[in-house]
Amino acid sequence: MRGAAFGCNRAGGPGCRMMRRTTVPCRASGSSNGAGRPVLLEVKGLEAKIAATGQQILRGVDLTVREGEVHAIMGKNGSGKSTLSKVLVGHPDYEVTAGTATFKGRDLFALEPEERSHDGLFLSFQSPIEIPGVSNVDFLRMACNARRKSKGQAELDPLEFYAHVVPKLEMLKMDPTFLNRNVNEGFSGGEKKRNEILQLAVLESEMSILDEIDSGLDIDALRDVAAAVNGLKRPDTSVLMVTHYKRLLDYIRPEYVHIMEAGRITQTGGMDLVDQLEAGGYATLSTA
Ligand SMILES: Nc1ncnc2c1ncn2[C@@H]1O[C@H](COP(=O)(O)OP(=O)(O)OP(=O)(O)O)[C@@H](O)[C@H]1O
Repeated sequence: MRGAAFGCNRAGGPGCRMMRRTTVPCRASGSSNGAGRPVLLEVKGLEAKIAATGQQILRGVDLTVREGEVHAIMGKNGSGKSTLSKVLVGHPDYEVTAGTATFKGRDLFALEPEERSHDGLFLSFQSPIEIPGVSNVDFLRMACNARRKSKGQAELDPLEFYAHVVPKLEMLKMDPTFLNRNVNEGFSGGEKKRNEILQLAVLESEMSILDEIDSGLDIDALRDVAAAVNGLKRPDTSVLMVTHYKRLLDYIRPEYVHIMEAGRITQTGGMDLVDQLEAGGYATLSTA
């Protein structure tokens, strides 16, 4: 899905459109914090603009995510949360103009979008796209095998893949018939969100960026999706959630809550920030 959304296939085939790269050199990373947990994603002074118009959206984002951590990003509409998510995975609509981002110690902006995916960076889109003519099971197997191949693992044949995916479908309480339908075609909004998490489960990505996975989900679906995300957590995986609502964070508890304002993270705290927001809105937090 990630590559497909950028007009690429996962293997980076012909016609693949890449995001322009920053000229800012890579900064070494992979350091540990006091607790000894390695840094998975480190963003420093990230600035980015819309490639087509030159409009500056990100204005110096700093963010450090260590292995095993759950982070949430909240912020008013239009503050740049989705742009940050998309810039990190290499969306071609944006141009990085300053700053650095490292993932597992590698310069993220030196990697093509599909390489970032193979490395274990996953973005669940706010509005997942439909891919007519491509069955979900073929798409998932192709994506899974592309990642396995890049890790030097044996590819899964159709039967092996079926055994790999069925427990994940069950975890998400998805009907197996979803495998034979075309990717997201005719799926309801909630079904598309479940399908995004199914992709995450299949890919076994270490860093998942979940952009408003709660939008469009009914109460039961939200619980199922959150339980699946919690079920996928491992000591070496991290989650970065973009959300507007506390209800998701009550299920997937973040250690850190960041507030984004005008293209920067202006405050970081814990669930206390969310409570403050719920009580008084962004006016109680604004630093502008
Ligand atoms: N491809 C694009 N073309 C034109 N404008 C864009 C594009 N991407 C982002 N923008 C603009 O950049 C700003 C930030 O958008 P972004 O989607 O990152 O905000 P957000 O914080 O995720 O908002 P929301 O909470 O509403 O989802 C908005 O004003 C948006 O219109």
